[in-house]
Amino acid sequence: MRLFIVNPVAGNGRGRKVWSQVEQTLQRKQIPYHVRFTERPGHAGEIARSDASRGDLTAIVAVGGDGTVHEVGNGLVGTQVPVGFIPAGSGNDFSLAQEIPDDPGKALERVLEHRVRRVDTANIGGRTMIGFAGIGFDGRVAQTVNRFPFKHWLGRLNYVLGALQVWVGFRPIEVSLTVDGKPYDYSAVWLIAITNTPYYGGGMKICPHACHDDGQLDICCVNNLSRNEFLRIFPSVFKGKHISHPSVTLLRGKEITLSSESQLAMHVDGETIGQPPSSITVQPESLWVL
Ligand SMILES: Nc1ncnc2c1ncn2[C@@H]1O[C@H](COP(=O)(O)OP(=O)(O)OP(=O)(O)O)[C@@H](O)[C@H]1O
Repeated sequence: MRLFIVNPVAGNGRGRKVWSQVEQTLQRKQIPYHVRFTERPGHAGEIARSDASRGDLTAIVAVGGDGTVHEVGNGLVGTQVPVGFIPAGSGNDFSLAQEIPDDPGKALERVLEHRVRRVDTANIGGRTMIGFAGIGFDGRVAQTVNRFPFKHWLGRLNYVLGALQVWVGFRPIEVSLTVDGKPYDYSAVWLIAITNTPYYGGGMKICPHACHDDGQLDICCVNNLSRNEFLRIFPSVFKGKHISHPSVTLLRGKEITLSSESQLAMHVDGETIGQPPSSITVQPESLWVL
C-alpha cells in the first residue's frame, strides 16, 4: 500500500488540485492508497517518520514542493521505505534533479513503476539535506523568498527576484572550510553551495557535475567578485557556465567543516535554518527514491 502525503498549500493551492487529479487516476485504475493532508509546517515529516514503521507501506509519496520532499525525506532517511514525488510546488528542483516529470499523470506513472534507487543525503546538524544547501548570499535569498507574500504566483521567477533584492545590500564574508581534512580559507565569499544534485534555486545548475549516488558532496564557492561582476555572471549559472569564471571554485568531499567570524545565513533544500552547524557529512545511499 502507498501513502500519499499532500501539502495542500504548496504552489499556492496547486498541491490540492494536483492531488485531486492523481486521486481520480488511482480510483479509475482501482489502485489502493492512503492519503494524509499536512496541517502545518513540519507535519509531513512527522507523518512520514511515524508511518514508515507501520510495516504495510511500500512507498510514501510527497505531493507538494521541495519543502514537502525535504520533510518526507527527513522522515524516511535510513529506512527502507522509498519516497516518491508528485511535483506541485513553485521551485521543484528535486524533480529536475531526479528527472521526475512536471505533469502529475506522468509523475504518478513513475511512482507506480516502483523502480527504487538509493541516493546520498547529508547530515547537517541533525537535519537531513536531500538535494542542496547554501550559505551566504543564497541563504539570504531563501530567507527573502520564503517571506515573499507573492511567492506562490511567481514559480521559478521567485529566486531571480529574491537574488536581485539580496544583491543590493549583501556584504561578502570570510569563511574557513575543511573538506575531508584539507583546509581552505576564502575571503569576500558571496556564497558556498553544497549539493548532491546539479540544480537548486529554481533550476540553477550550481554544481553541474554533482551526482546523487557517488558518496560525495559537491561544493561551489564564489568569492572575490565585485557587486557588478557578481550580477554579470549570475545568469550563466542557469546553464552551469559560471564554473569557468576565476572566482568560482568547485570542491568535492565527504565531510565539510565550516567556520566564520560573521553571522551566516543557511538554507537546506530551500528551508531556512539560520546559523549553519560546524560540520556537514555525506550519508551515502541513505534514502530510497522512486
Ligand atoms: N497545511 C499547511 N499550512 C501551512 N504551511 C504548510 C502546511 N503544510 C505544509 N506547510 C509548509 O509549506 C511550506 C512550503 O511547502 P513546499 O516547499 O512543498 O511548497 P512550495 O514552497 O510551493 O514549493 P517549492 O519549495 O518547490 O518552491 C513548507 O515549509 C511546509 O512545511
